[in-house]
Amino acid sequence: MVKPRFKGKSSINPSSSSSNPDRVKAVGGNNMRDRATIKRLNMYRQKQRCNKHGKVIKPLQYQSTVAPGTVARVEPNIKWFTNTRVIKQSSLQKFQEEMEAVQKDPYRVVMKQSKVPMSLLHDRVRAHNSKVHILDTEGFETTFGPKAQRKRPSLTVGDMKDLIEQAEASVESYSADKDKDLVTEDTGVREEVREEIFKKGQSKRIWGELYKVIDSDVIIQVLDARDPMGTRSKSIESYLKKEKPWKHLIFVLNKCDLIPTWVTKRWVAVLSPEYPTLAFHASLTNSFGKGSLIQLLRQFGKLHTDKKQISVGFIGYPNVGKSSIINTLRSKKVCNVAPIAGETKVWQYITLMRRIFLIDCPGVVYPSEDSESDIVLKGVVQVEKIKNPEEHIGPVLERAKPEYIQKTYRIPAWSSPEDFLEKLAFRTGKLLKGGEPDLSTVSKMVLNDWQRGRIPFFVKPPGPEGDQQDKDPPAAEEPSHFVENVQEEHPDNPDSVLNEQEEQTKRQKEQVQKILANVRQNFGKIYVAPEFDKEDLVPVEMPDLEMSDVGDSDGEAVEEADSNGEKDDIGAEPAAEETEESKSEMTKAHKAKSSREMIRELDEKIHKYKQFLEQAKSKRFSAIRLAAYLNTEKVCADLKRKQASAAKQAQKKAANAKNKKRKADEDDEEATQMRMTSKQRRAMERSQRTKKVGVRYYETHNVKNKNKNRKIPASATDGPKSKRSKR
Ligand SMILES: Nc1nc2c(ncn2[C@@H]2O[C@H](COP(=O)(O)OP(=O)(O)OP(=O)(O)O)[C@@H](O)[C@H]2O)c(=O)[nH]1
Repeated sequence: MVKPRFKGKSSINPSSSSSNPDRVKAVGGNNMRDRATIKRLNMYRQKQRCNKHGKVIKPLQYQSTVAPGTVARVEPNIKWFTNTRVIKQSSLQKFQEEMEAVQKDPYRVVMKQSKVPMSLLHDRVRAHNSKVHILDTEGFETTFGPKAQRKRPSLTVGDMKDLIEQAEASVESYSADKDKDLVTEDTGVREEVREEIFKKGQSKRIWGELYKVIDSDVIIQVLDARDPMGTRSKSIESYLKKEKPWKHLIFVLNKCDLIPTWVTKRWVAVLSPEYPTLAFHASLTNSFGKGSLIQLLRQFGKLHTDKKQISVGFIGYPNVGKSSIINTLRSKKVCNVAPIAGETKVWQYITLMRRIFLIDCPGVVYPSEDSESDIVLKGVVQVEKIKNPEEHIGPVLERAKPEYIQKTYRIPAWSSPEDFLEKLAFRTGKLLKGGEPDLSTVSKMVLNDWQRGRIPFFVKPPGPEGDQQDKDPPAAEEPSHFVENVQEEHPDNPDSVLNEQEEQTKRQKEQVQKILANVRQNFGKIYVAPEFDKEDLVPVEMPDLEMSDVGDSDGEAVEEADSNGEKDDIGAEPAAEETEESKSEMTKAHKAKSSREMIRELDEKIHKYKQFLEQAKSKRFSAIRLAAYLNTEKVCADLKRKQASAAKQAQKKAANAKNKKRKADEDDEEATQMRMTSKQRRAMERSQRTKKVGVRYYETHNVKNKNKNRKIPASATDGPKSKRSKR
């Protein structure tokens, strides 16, 4: 077959030129220009062809469609924007900052500048370039014209006389020490930069944690009872007062077991007018204040009925015992506790009850004028991290009484802190190679003892010692700050009509006041561990020491404002909570009991008090506790008197009612037996038979260790079983 002859030009360009998009793959392989690139390059290369008269005979590509002079517009198409790049504001800023830094650095060079969007660098509006928009803010007319509205300067004084007086007053109150702007001559001596460890609790991270906790509904500031004022954060208090006045702030005076009871009582009295204050001893086995605190939180929970649950934040200096308090409230170890500062690293959420959550916070320290020794002795710094622990022994010896140091370390006398350390090193055998005393180790030992409360110490509260002023329990006093706050709101016109919101806050404050008035703590129940000198011990009267209180392990009474409150499930219910309601129920029940039972109960109580007294005498108790026990002796005498009168009454009553009762009983029995079926009668007879087991056995037999082995439950005396057995 004859092959047909090719007549026209082939559309396929057979050349192997690099500008031919149809060329066959050659030496370059995959590394050759693609079709799009070649077309683009050809487009750049093309030239307009004109004849000798200058008339275009072959227009450029894309030029031929529209006649010259025709008004055209560019097709609105997204493809025009495909080659643009979008950059985020934050990335732009980062680029500008970093590139600027590199450009300013004479030792660094920006490579391949053409590949970097350098134009973005000069994108910012510079201050000297920017226009000042004065007229945009305020027009010429209002500023300078005849209609100028000039603002009056706000002066704090009315006339010149006032101004002079004010100036004189400020001159008098001026102190050069507090003037931060005072320009002084450079003496060439500067204070050494503080070590990082002394800035513990001040970092941004810790403050961030604090602000998470501060959002809680109730905030508890934990103070160290040994130095409550030193471990207070006034800045946080003022912040809360100013910014979040609706939040409830409470003080908890922890570690009350390390100071004499009168000091606890006095500090509670001193702090209560400012914020509600509770004394506390955090311990899983021997706590104090737990009942009151839980009850207080419950009451606060009832104030916020609109919320599903309330959160309670614990704030305070490091090592004051925030985590320990939470553990005490939950009666188990839910937070890590350690005798070193900074154990709590981040905030933690703990459920106390269904409606109450606790939030633990790392210790926070507000930058203050405290010296390094102050910081160490407040327990903010971990002793192990202190470089020169010897430097802080002087302040320890100054603050603690010499007698306590002598007693703790059995060193009779010393001439200087170094002398003390040397003697202690020799006594404890802390020696270096050549028999030199190891002062650093000994100093750390002393500082550790100080931080852990092994050296008795406390800051004396202001005011008279002991009970001379505050006869009433201070926590029960009216918390005056609430009253103050309410008055502050309407200083000029107290009778003015409050709007609804104000009334609501006022009502809430009154409720809080009511709740706080009901909290009473029996400070006599604090187990004070250190042995204090007689000088530091002042007998404290316990006006609330009632019979019912003494038996409680916690020693507190809290009257519930809202007695209908539900009981929440909790890790541990408060040990000693007594409400008015329960008290009245108790008295009713007492009346209902027979006089014989009353006598037995009184006997038991006398026995308990005697045991208590013996314990107190045998143990190393402080004068305060003995004072409490002396009270107990009084109570014993009272009880004996009551017992005698009850016995007399019982005899009289028994004689009178004997005949009547027997008759009535017989009648009753006959009547009931008549009504009962034979089956019921047999069951009753069976139940009346004496059994020599359990309760009855110990009652009727003179058994040794009778009281030790058995305790009659309160319900057993008046429960249905015992009634049956007595008949
Ligand atoms: N004697 C005594 N020691 C207490 C009491 N409460 C706490 N401590 C001790 O104080 C130390 C610090 O307690 P933490 O509960 O870890 O203190 P914290 O405030 O949580 O400390 P940070 O984690 O640093 O914030 C521990 O050794 C506790 O045993 C108390 O009431 N009495």
